[in-house]
Amino acid sequence: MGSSGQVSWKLEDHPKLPKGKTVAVVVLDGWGENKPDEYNCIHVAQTPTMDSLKQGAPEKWRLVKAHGPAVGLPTEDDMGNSEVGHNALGAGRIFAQGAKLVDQALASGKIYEGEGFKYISECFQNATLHLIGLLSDGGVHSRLDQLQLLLKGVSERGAKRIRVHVLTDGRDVLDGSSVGFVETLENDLAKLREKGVDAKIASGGGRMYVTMDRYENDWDVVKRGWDAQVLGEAPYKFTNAVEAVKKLRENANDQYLPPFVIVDENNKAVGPIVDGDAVVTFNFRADRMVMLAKALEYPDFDKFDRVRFPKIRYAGMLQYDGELKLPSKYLVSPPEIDRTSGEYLVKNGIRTFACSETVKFGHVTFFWNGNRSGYFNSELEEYVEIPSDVGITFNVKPNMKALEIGEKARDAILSRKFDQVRVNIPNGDMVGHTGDIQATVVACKAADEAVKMILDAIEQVGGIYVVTADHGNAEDMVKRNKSGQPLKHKNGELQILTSHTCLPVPIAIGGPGLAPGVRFRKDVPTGGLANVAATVMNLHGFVAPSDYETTLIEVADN
Ligand SMILES: O=C(O)[C@H](O)COP(=O)(O)O
Ligand SMILES: [Mn+2]
Ligand SMILES: [Mn+2]
Repeated sequence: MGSSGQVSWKLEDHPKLPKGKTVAVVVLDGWGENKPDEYNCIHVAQTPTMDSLKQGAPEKWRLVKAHGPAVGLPTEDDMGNSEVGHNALGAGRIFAQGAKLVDQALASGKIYEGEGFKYISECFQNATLHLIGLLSDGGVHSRLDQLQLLLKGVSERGAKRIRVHVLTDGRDVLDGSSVGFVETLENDLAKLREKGVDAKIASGGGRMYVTMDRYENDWDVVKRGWDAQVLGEAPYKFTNAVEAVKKLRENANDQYLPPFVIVDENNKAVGPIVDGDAVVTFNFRADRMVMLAKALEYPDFDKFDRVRFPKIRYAGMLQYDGELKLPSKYLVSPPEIDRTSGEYLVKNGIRTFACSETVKFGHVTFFWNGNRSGYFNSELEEYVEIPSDVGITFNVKPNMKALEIGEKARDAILSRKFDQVRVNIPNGDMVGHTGDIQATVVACKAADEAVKMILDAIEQVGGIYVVTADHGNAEDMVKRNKSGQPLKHKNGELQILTSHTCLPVPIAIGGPGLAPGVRFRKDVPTGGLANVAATVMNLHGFVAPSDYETTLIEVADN
């Protein structure tokens, strides 16, 4: 950046690598590297393409870090996720991510000094503060300890009536753990009540069935949440949230609990959202809160009938979409991810195609481009979204749209209209989250076949491929003890791991267009996802900006 703050977008030519090669960038979602055993679905599945890439180690295949501080998360115990993974892949630098920014703002108290907090706190005296979000310690979308600090903070600053609308997890944490999280929250709220704050859980539901849809895949999910949270209406009514979760778990897992409302002794909902109230959505991660944010904020909204659109003061934990400025009020400023590789490359003439199916479409567009929606230059870019199946859990159709994504990418490559063809193949992750081991094996095979289609097309046009992943998931389906042995529940059943992992992910390069002598450097042993952007820029014939994390490749003199 120049001293005037002006960005110089021109990338330097790479001294050794040519321009003009088609580069396929393939992100396998939820595809980490793990020891082979029966719970490693990638190992169990037939994955001849990915296996063959591994043969290229160490010059053309290696592992990179995809969790913890390497992707801007607070600690080494934080597993990676799609948001931070794709942010790092696209931005080429490590930004402190939402989880960390909220931690810092809570620790310093700055969260209570900003405009967003002032805005909502004006309701504290006479109205209710509603907190809506994912209730777990997963650290992917939200964290229980942050909610606890926020509850303490708002009550100390005058909130007199608080209603919490919980979304149960079981996806970033073990299924069944929601009972414990709700118990913990109930204890905290009871303590607040002792101090004279009228604090209660008002509604709930499983995150995948209630509220937390993403990329507008299924508005019914958000509507079910709206009915419970705002209107105070749901098919199930309970007087106690712990009881609600226990009872509803008899027929559904945590991710898919049906919506419920908490009612008083007169069967009246204890916490609908009404005119004058304040609402905070306490997830820091954007993708699964944007739809609700739209419903809460937009006066003209036609995705479902809101029945009632209360005049509220609404703030997000973060601003979820910088481009849409949504929500307009927020408690913590999001990471400012600027000068992404996508923007640089487009500004240097790289014609870019990006594709996935709906459930991951924003990953290779919005997250990749630093949480920015839309094109940098619509004449040079084309983003294609393949509609995902709606209303099913993906273990039912584990092939998902891998084939269709592979076909679209193949056609884009063969058309020679694009310099970069970028895809996300969701199967390992989306099916891995269901905890269905057999289905996840099928999913991994489908993902591998899609990779093959893309590599075959690259072969035909003399291009280059980069195949990597955003974080682990399908390579480990059980919770393990410290020595790696699978853990069992008291009843003897395996503890199934539906979440991501902290394992590294592979990256492979190759293709007929790869210049002779290109190989992975040996001097970047701690390389992570943020090193991929500079690598891809090199393969397009450019040197990355100097503040980018270093490239993973070098060109050996032959
Ligand atoms: O939102 C989800 O589905 C999970 O919490 C995280 O998965 P993702 O980071 O792969 O999207
Ligand atoms: Mn992912
Ligand atoms: Mn995932």
